[in-house]
Amino acid sequence: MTEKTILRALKGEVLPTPPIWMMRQAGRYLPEYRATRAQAGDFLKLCYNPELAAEVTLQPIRRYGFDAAILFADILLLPQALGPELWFETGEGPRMQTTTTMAEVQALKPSHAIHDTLAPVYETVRRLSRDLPRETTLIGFAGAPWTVATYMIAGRGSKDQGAAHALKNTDRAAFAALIDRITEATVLYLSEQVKAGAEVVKLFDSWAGSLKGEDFTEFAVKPAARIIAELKTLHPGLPVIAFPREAGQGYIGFAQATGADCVAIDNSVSPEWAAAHVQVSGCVQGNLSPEHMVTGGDDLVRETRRVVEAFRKGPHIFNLGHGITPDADPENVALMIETVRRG
Ligand SMILES: Cc1c2[nH]c(c1CCC(=O)O)Cc1[nH]c(c(CCC(=O)O)c1C)Cc1[nH]c(c(CCC(=O)O)c1C)Cc1[nH]c(c(C)c1CCC(=O)O)C2
Repeated sequence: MTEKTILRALKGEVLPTPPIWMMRQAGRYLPEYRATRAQAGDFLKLCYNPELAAEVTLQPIRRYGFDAAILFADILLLPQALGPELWFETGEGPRMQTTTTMAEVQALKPSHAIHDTLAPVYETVRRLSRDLPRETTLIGFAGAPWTVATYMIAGRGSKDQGAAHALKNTDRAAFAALIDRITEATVLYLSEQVKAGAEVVKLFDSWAGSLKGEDFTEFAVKPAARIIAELKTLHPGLPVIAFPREAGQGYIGFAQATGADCVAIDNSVSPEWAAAHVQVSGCVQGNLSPEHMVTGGDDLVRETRRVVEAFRKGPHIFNLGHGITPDADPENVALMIETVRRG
């Protein structure tokens, strides 16, 4: 069998048609997802139910034939496994018991204890590696330490990550200890996903854009570099995708600085800019605006072609610049895929 297209792109191969998958491809825009989520009871029960989590992971593969499946789980399961309570407020988003002092950081469970809570996630990965079509790549993931820390510190999502910035500036030792703990646990978590069958892992640093200057180096680049180095020691040749969302100029050289094989690009930068400044040094993933999955039509076709064209000369994995939203039309996803594959 020839190697899977996503693995070829991650090795730097330029393919005539870019492989394609979509962030949040298993999600509320799909009626079959909503049905399985209702069957599970709620979102967290779905994440911890290997049979149903594998089912929702497979749904977009059956419907669209994406080149990759991403494990269905959430970046907040890892901090939950370290002890803090996690729940989701309907219509609002995640809530988490806060961790804001050195004493609270030290009271977190030891990193190796995460496997007790996360065992069902590994079981989902095992099922997927058995049940996915042979041409489909299985992607595991975790949140990057900074992004995970923003939720642990604030106890919820926020627009400016103010609470995490405040702790970073007022109690550097506690903040750095928290980042270290998450970093260490993330290596164990991702390594276990790889042992269960994940072929690629992706680090989601959704709030990397709010780290500036030395903070970006210290808390976006360095933790990612450590996670990637340790993972590659444990699993030689493991491909890693890093997503320092809205990093802007920080995208330049990010792959080299962290050891990532591919940098995922959000849609706040143009594909032409990303091709000239980021793809010059390796594989990129992205970066169609998720809005087109809502609005569709000629704009979707034109902008999809534009992304494909901009990245045509280098290694590229087609994706959105961020997750597809619940109000997206499933027909628009089909149109995007057809446009990527047929031109
Ligand atoms: C910040 C973050 C979270 N989770 C994630 C991030 C980083 C990526 C990003 O920036 O989007 C990552 C994530 N969340 C989910 C996945 C699964 C894989 C995928 O389909 O991409 C992944 C990779 C499922 C999910 N995670 C969540 C859903 C929706 C849950 C539902 O069914 O109601 C899904 C499918 C819930 C979630 N989880 C999180 C939030 C803020 C929310 C609420 C927002 C919302 O409701 O859309 C935390």
